[in-house]
Amino acid sequence: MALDHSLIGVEGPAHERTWTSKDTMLYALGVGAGTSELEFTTEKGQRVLPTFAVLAAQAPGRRLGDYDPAMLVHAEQAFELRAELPAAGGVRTTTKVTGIYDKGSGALVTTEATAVDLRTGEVVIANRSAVFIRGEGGFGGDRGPKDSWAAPDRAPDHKVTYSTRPDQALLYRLSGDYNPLHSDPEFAARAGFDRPILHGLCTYGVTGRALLHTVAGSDPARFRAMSGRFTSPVFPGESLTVSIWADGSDVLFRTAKDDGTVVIDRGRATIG
Ligand SMILES: CCCCCCC[C@@H](O)CC(=O)SCCNC(=O)CCNC(=O)[C@H](O)C(C)(C)COP(=O)(O)OP(=O)(O)OC[C@H]1O[C@@H](n2cnc3c(N)ncnc32)[C@H](O)[C@@H]1OP(=O)(O)O
Repeated sequence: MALDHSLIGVEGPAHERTWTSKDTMLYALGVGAGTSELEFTTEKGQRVLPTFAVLAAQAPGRRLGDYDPAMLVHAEQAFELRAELPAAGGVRTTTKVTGIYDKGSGALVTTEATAVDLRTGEVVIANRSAVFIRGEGGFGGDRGPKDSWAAPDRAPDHKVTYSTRPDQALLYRLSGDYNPLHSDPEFAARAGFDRPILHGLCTYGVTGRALLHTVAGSDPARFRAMSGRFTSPVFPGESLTVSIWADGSDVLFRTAKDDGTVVIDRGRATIG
C-alpha cells in the first residue's frame, strides 16, 4: 500500500507558529492586494486578510506514504475563523488525517487542524483540507462523502474579476509554500504541466479578497468561514472571476478563468 492508512485519526505533534506584521503584509501582496488595499498591505491601521487563517493554522505536512510528490495537488480547503486575526500573533495547531479515499484516478487525503491562540488558549481557527494524489487511487477503498452543493438557479448577485501577475507564484511562495510545482518548470513538467501552476491557496486568497470586499464590506471581523474545491489548475497571469450568490450570511461562490473553466467550485462562505 503506497499511502499510510495507519495515520487516520492519529493526532500529529502540536506545532507553534508565530507571525509578524511583515508576514501578513507579504501574504496580502502574494494574493494580489496592492495600493487599493493599503489596510492590508501597509502597517497603518493594519488588518489581516481572513484567508491568512489557513496559513496560520498549517502544521508541517506528515509523510503520507510513498508516492511522487509531483503528483500531489491541493484539492479542498475550508476554514472557520472565531475572531479577527491580529497583524502579528501566534497559534498552536494540532492536526489529524481524517480520511484516505479512493477516487479512482487518485487518492483524496483529508485533514483537520485546530489552532489555539498562544496568549489566550482559545480556539481561533478550525481548518479542513484535502490533497489529491494523482495515480494513487484504485486501492479498493471508500470513495468518501458526497456534497450536495448546487449553484442557485439564478444569475450570480455579483461577479468580480481580479488579474494575477505572471510572477504571482514567485511572490506567493515567500509566505511559506516552496513547493517547486509553482516555480520550477522541470518539476512542473514531471507533474504534466507546461509550466509551473499557481498555488491553490493563492487562488483561494484572491477569491477571499473578492468575497471580503463584495459581501463583507471589507471588514475581516465579519468573515467567519470559507470553503471550496480546487477543480482545475490556474497558471500565473490568468484572470480570475468570482461569481457570488449571497443569501443573508450564507454565501455561495465559484471562481473561473476567462475561458469559463471553473477553478474553485462548491464555494461557501459565512459572513456575519
Ligand atoms: C493545508 C493543506 C495544504 C496543501 C498544500 C499542497 C501543496 C500545494 O503547493 C499544491 C498546490 O497548491 S496544487 C494547485 C491547486 N490545486 C489544483 O490545481 C488542482 C486542481 N484540480 C484538478 O486538477 C483535478 O480536479 C484533480 C486532479 C484533483 C482531479 O481530477 P480527475 O483525476 O480528473 O478526477 P475527476 O474524474 O474529476 O474526479 C474523480 C473523483 O475525485 C473527486 N474529485 C475531483 N476533484 C476533486 C477535488 N478537487 N477535491 C475533492 N475531490 C475531488 C470527484 O468528485 C470524483 O469523486 P466521486 O466520483 O466520488 O465524486
